[in-house]
Amino acid sequence: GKRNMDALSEEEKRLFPLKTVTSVVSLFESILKRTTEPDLALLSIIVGCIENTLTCNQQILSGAKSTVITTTVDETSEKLLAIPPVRKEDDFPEIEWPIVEALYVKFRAVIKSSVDVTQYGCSEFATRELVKKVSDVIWNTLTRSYYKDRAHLQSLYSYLTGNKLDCFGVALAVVAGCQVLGFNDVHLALSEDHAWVIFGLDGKETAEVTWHGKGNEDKRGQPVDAGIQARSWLYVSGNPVICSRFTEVASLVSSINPSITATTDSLEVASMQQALLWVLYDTGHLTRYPMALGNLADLEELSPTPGRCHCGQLFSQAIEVARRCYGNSHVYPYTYQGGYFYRNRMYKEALESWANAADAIRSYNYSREDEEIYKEFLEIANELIPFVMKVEGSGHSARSILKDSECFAHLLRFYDGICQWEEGSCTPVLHIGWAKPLVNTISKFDSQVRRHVVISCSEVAEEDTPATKPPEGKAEFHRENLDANANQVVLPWPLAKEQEQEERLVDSHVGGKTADQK
Ligand SMILES: FC(F)c1nnc(N2CCN(c3ncnc4sc(CC(F)(F)F)cc34)CC2)s1
Repeated sequence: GKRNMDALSEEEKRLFPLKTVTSVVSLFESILKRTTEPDLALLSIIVGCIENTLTCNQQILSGAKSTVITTTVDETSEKLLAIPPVRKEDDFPEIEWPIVEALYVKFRAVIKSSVDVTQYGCSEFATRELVKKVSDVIWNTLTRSYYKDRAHLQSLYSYLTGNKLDCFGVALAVVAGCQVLGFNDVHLALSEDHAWVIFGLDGKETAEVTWHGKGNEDKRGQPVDAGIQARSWLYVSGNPVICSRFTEVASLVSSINPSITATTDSLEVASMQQALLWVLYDTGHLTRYPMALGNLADLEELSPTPGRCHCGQLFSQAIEVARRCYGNSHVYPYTYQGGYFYRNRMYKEALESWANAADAIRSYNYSREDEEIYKEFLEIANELIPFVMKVEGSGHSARSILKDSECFAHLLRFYDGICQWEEGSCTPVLHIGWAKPLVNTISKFDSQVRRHVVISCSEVAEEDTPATKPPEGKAEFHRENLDANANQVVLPWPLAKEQEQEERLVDSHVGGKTADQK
C-alpha cells in the first residue's frame, strides 16, 4: 500500500491536542511499537514543547496554570506562590499537532537544504566529513552567545524556537540530523559528563560533535581516542553508553528538566518524565543505561508509582549494570545511591556507596576536564560526610557509626580512592581545603575503632616500588579479607602509609596512641 510519509499515523494524530500525561505516554508507546525506528527530531520537539511551555513562561503569581511544588518552603515563597486551585496533576496547556508538525518540517528542511549528501560519497555509511558537516550546520545556526548552562536548552524545540542548545542538545541534534539524511549508523555515545557520536561499519569510528565545559577549545570532528588514552573520567576509559535509536529516545526523555526555579519543579513535567521512563524501562531500553535508571529512581523516591519496585532497587540495578556492562568505570551510579541513603539518614550505607564511588574513580588520572566529578567528591568529603559526623556526633549510643569499624573502613577506602586517583595525574586533586574536614572526620572515630583496623596489601607489590613496600620492621601485614565476625577491617596498603601519617597527625592532635607507641 501507499507508504505513510507522515510523521504520525492518523490514529496517533488523534491523540492531539496533547493535554495529559496519559496522552503523551500513549503517543510514545505507539511510536516505540512501530517497526520503523523512532524519529528523534519529532520526539524531542514534542517533549521539548511540553517542558518549555510548562517551565519557561510560568506565571508564578496566584492562579498559576500549572501546579508547582516548592522544595524549600519559606515565608517569601509562600506569599509568592499563591497555591493555585487543586488541579488534576496531569493537566497541560494544549499541545497542537500543527505546531509540532511545523517545527518538525522546519528541522528537516534546515538539514536537507544545508547538506548536499552527494558530496560525501555514496556509501550507506556516514563519513567523518559528513558528521562534521552536520555538526557545523547545527553549530553555525546557534545564537552567537548565550548562557550555555541554562536549563531547558537540551531539546530540538529549544533549537528551532530559540536557536539555543546545551552541550548534550548539540550532540542529540547532530544524531537527529543524520537520521533525517538517512545515515542510521550515526549514534550517540554518552559518558557521565560528555557526549559524542559513533558511526561507520560496526560503529567503529568516533567523532566529537559538541563542546565540553567552559574555556575548553571544542574538538569537533576529531575521534575521542586521545581522551580515552589519557584515562580521564570524562571518557570513562572507553566505556560510554553506546545508544541505539531507542536508547537515544531514553536519553532525550532522561534529559527532560522539570525545574521552574532552583527550588520549584513542574509536577506535570516531572510526572510525564517519570511515566515515559517507565515505558522505556518496560520496553527494555534502560537496561544498559545507568544514569537513566538513577534518574527514574530519584523521581520514584519523590513520588513512588503504585505497583512499581522500590526506588532502592533501581539504584542497585544501575550499579549492577555499571559493573556488568561498563567495567565499573562509572561513578554516578554510586553517588546516586549514596545521595539516596544520605537523604534517608542511612549513613552507614551512604559511606559504603561513597567508598564504592571512590573505588570507581581510583584507576583514572584526574585531568582538567574532569571538574564535575571532582566537585561531586569535594561535596561528599567536605559537606556530606562532615554533616554525618555532626549528627552522629553524640556517638554515645553503642550503635553509633563512630564506634563501627566497618564505617571507618568505608571512610578510609573513600579517601584512599581519591588519593589513588591523584597518583599519576598531571593535575593535583587534594589540597589543604580537604585536610581539615579529613582530620576532623577521622578524629571523630573512637580510637578503639581505629586500633582494630588491620592494614593489608591489597595488590601484589611491584618490586622496590616504595609506595607499596611495607616499612621495615613494622607489624605483620595481613592478607586475609574482611572476616564477617572479626572486629578487624582490612584496608588496602596504599592507605596504610597515608593512614599511619594521618594517625600521627590525628593522635598528636587528640592525644591517642601513635602507631609506634602501640
Ligand atoms: F550521582 C547523582 F548525584 C546524580 N544525579 N544526577 C546526575 N546526573 C543527571 C543526569 N545526567 C544524565 N542523565 C542521563 N543521561 C546523561 S548523558 C550525560 C552526559 C551528557 F550530558 F550527555 F554530556 C549526562 C546524563 C547526568 C548526571 S548524577
